[in-house]
Amino acid sequence: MRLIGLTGGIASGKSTVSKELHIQGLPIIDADKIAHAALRKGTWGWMRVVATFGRDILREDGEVNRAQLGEIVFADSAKRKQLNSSLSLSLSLLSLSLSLVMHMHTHF
Ligand SMILES: CC(C)(COP(=O)(O)OP(=O)(O)OC[C@H]1O[C@@H](n2cnc3c(N)ncnc32)[C@H](O)[C@@H]1O)[C@@H](O)C(=O)NCCC(=O)NCCS
Ligand SMILES: Nc1ncnc2c1ncn2[C@@H]1O[C@H](COP(=O)(O)OP(=O)(O)OP(=O)(O)O)[C@@H](O)[C@H]1O
Repeated sequence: MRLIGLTGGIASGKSTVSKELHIQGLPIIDADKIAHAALRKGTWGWMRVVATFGRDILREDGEVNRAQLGEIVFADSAKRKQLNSSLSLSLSLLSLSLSLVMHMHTHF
């Protein structure tokens, strides 16, 4: 199996390219979607992020207000690093699990 990383800044075309690759038949692991799952209320990532940024970043239903968190971290690289380190283990484990599942079920 070959794993290809698709990276780029905000609005650089990652989703557009990955949609095209998907149409060509390649399985896609979307790190943004994994990051959203890793932030869901009650997960380990959620607990780490709340411990770091406080409960002010939560909506009334307890989910992280991603727009608000994005405003904080995209305006301050130190805070972005804090967010990255809070979520990196969750993201790595989720991505690795998905890659293994894909490896078992596809011929790529
Ligand atoms: C900051 C968060 C809450 C903003 O969520 P929101 O739904 O508003 O935006 P979305 O996830 O679509 O991201 C917008 C754009 O920013 C990029 N981006 C997101 N997080 C990061 C980051 N830590 N560093 C650089 N770029 C990032 C995304 O790839 C995308 O291009 C969310 O992106 C997040 O939890 N990020 C941390 C996890 C992470 O590092 N994700 C990057 C992919 S591994
Ligand atoms: N090669 C291109 N030329 C012109 N416009 C493009 C090109 N690729 C993508 N776009 C447009 O740029 C915008 C952002 O693209 P896209 O959503 O794919 O980026 P992204 O990196 O996934 O964004 P995000 O940071 O929100 O995750 C979209 O409106 C898309 O149609």
